[in-house]
Amino acid sequence: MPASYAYLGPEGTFTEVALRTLPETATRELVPYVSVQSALDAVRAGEAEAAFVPIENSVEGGITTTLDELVAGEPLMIYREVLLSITFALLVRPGTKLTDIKTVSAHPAAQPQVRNWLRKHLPDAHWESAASNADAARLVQEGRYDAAFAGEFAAARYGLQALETGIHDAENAQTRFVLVGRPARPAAPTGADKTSVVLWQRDDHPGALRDLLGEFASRGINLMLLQSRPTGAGIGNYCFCIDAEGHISDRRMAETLMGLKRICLQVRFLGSYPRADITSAEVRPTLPGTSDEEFMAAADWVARCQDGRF
Ligand SMILES: O=C(O)C(=O)Cc1ccccc1
Repeated sequence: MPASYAYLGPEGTFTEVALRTLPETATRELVPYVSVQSALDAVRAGEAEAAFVPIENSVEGGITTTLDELVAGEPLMIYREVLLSITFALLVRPGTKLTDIKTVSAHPAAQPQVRNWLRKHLPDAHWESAASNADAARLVQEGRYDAAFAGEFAAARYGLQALETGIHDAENAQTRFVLVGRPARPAAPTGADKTSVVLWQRDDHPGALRDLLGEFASRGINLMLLQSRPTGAGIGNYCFCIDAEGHISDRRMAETLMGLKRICLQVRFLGSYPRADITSAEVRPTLPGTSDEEFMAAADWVARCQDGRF
């Protein structure tokens, strides 16, 4: 298998910075791709071992391009996640003043994170979306746009100057990135794990979403992300991307997935992987009666009842 990781490029993205925090990147070639789609396609085509892409930010929620890629097409699985605190720098060609700026560019996910700053400092600037924040910096270098919102670290790479740094509308804004590969056995549980799934309802009825969520709730499983995405089959047709606390090897998670498999039209397992936000020491106690031991004791009791050995 090729020892390369594809990532949302070009060089100088937040994605690259987040990726380099993973120790295994020391022994991998890191290859920039122009889009999330092309990075994931490289994995599907076997050109790259895994791809590293943004999936969620604390200001706007899910990054829909990434979610939609994981929802559809050949199945992929998430193996790792990384959280990165984000503040932006306004990068310009040397000599540009704030009053010279007519066009600003960045990745669409950056816009909600800098909107108030823009309203205050550059209310008349025209927004141009770029494939990534580093790509916006590259386009400023080429003279296509006047300024880019990107990481301050991208300035040197693209011969730009940071006119302003530390730009962030929301305090503590974080972006979550995931390492995605072809389906294989999930990493062993660490005690602080997360499981991602996509659910398609079997039919439309009152309480259909409550029924899906009830499978998690009744087994004491907390949810961390719930994002609906259109299936493309018409208005009102959605699937649900869900992140839940726990690992598929936990009995309560396995039982939840079995329950969902029985009642959903389709369930896509997107992986169980270590959480980046906490360690096992910080995991909260779950609902009484939902430990592995209690599930096993209950299954054992039913088996004995079936045998008349209770
Ligand atoms: O990695 C980048 O630089 C991106 O373009 C994706 C992104 C967009 C907004 C915040 C963090 C990452």
